Amino acid sequence: MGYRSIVSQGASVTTGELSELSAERRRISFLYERLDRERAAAKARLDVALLDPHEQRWHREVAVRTLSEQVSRLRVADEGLCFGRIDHDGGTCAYIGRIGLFDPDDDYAPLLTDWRAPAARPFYTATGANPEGLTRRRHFRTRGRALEGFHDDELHLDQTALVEALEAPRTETMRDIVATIQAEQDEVIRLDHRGVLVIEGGPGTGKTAVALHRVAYLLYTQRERLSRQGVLVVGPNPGFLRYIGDVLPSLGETDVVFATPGELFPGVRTSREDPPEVQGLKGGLAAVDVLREAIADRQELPVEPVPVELEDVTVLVDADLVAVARDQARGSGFRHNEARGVFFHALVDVLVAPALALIGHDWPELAADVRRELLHNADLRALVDVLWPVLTPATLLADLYEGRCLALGYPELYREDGRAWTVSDVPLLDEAAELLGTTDEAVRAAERERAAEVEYARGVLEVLDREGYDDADDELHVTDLLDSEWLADRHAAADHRTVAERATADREWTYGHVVVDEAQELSEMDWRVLMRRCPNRSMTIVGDLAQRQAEAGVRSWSSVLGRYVRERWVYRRLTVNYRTPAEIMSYAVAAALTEVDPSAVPPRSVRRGKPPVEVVVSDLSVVGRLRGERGTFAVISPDGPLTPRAAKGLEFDEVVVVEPERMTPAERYVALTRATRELVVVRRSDPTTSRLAALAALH
Ligand SMILES: Nc1ncnc2c1ncn2[C@@H]1O[C@H](COP(=O)(O)OP(=O)(O)OP(=O)(O)O)[C@@H](O)[C@H]1O
Repeated sequence: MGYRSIVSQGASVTTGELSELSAERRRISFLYERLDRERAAAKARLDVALLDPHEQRWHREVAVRTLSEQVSRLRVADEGLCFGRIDHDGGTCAYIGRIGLFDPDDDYAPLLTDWRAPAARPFYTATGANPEGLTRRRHFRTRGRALEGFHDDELHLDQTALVEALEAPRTETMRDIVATIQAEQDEVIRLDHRGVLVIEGGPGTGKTAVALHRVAYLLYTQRERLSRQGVLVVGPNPGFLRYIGDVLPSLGETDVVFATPGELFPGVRTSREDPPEVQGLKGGLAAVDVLREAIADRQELPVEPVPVELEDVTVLVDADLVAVARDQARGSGFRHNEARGVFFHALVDVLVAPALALIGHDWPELAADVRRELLHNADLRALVDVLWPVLTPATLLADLYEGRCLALGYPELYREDGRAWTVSDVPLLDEAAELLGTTDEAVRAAERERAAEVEYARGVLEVLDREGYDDADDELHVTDLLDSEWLADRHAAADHRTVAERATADREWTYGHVVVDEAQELSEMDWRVLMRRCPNRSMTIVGDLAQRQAEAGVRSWSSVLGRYVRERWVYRRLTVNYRTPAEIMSYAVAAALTEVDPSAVPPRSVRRGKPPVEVVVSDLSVVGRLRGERGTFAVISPDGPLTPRAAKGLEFDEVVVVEPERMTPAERYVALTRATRELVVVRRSDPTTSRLAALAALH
């Protein structure tokens, strides 16, 4: 036996072992006492900061934010605070936990080592062959705050703790795996790579878990930068985001934005899908050209000359004159909304000569008067609104879908309600925002806000300057250290909203790190949005090409990523399936994976279980009466309520898959690999064959 296990109810536990268990219990209670003490202190500081009437507003907000984060970080460690211990060959030992705790009375010596700290790494990676300076690794089994037992694996990479974790029934939400991260997962979680990392692996290999733990790890090692810029986690659907939403807070992290691809454009939140062929059209890069065409089509020429009345004459604005102004505006290099001013002035310029010709004089002062008159002419302004309108992404797209698409030769895009946004519209709205540029109105509003912030920050500087700083020449002056622009940014960062809230509301927000789960489903247009949100290309991309269901999704990582980072991306593969028992996995391989990709190598299942059961029924309504027996339960069927698409990334203890033959091979592969314990496959009996069978039985 490679390990020694001590449980409190164990029949053959020696007194020595029992005293070891009580010693560990004392240690763990002591750690909880420390946790409570730290939390009470942070809470008291928070109360003071909240109530302090003398503190400057911005300063108070910063303090409140920091302390609230501290309190919630300490709250999440309430369960399973400490889950392991490692003993070093020098005779010292370290306790490993969800967060780090330090002893202020002993020069801040570590009492509990955060699982992400370098010192904790051997807990996950040491083996008998490469003990990394360890003599022992101990795993604690706790319930709430109570230590129930422990076992030592003496570095034989024993799987007891893992198997216990995997055998436990699933709940509605995903749990963290910090106590049982496996070596191949640990390598990916801590990988020191600043750019794009692609993690691929079959169903249940822990891709999602690993990606989220990597976020927690990066937030730990690059806290300053990432908590300022935030982290974006993109998941396939709202159900999936609910499922994983608790994992990061339980790792002690905040400032993370969770979003589906249908939520990446501020103000739009949709999960409606287009038919596959429309998804294909909207998802491909050619959609950028369609948008360009749609914008160019809004830069119109008048069909008939339009009269514009001046004081003395009426000029006719005809297509030739407008074409000259339009060429100038298009050639200016500005985007549509920004080039509107160029168009207007160019149009005024081209109208001056015909107006003077009508008047019959071309004196320079008269030309200046005519130009001024044209600039202020309401008819001309109204005409410009038609010929070169201010466009928002929504107005551009709605107009395109509601009819213009027919004239442009894209009838597939037509729909009655142009604003009934679908998931595939979101990257188009974002692209349109890029192509249209900011409207003058929006720029003016942003400038006003900015001016107000700078003004406020200036006030703060004056107060600081008056209050605590000496004006002596050799002293650093507060305004040498801070400037009002910087403070304005700082103030903006300390407004009442969290980073997550501000990032969600701001289309141009750029994140410090972006995680994309089920990344194989994203279209070329989706990738453009994500790359805009992450100009530093610090990304963790998680997916499995064999599970791709979306027509416009990824067919090869290099073809998608090469465009943005050329060859500079790193690929890691996870090979062990922690969800699906071997029997279910081999069924799914035979029934689906071989059809998706005959050369694919399926992951190796850690556990064994029951083989799937196949049932043939003549009436599918029986399925509605099925209930689970233990843990979570789901019925996955092509018609829902849980479709293979919505089941992506989820798992359940017991799963019924209905009519897999009506699913595409990839949908079937996803559906058949969701179960952790039991899988029932329900097929509808073919009426002809069942009649034949009945006839055969009669004879
Ligand atoms: N080291 C581990 N310890 C305990 N549980 C683990 C470990 N690794 C993965 N798991 C569990 O295995 C299950 C599958 O993990 P996860 O959902 O991350 O897999 P996945 O690769 O994203 O799957 P899919 O491709 O099917 O969406 C989860 O219940 C997860 O908690």
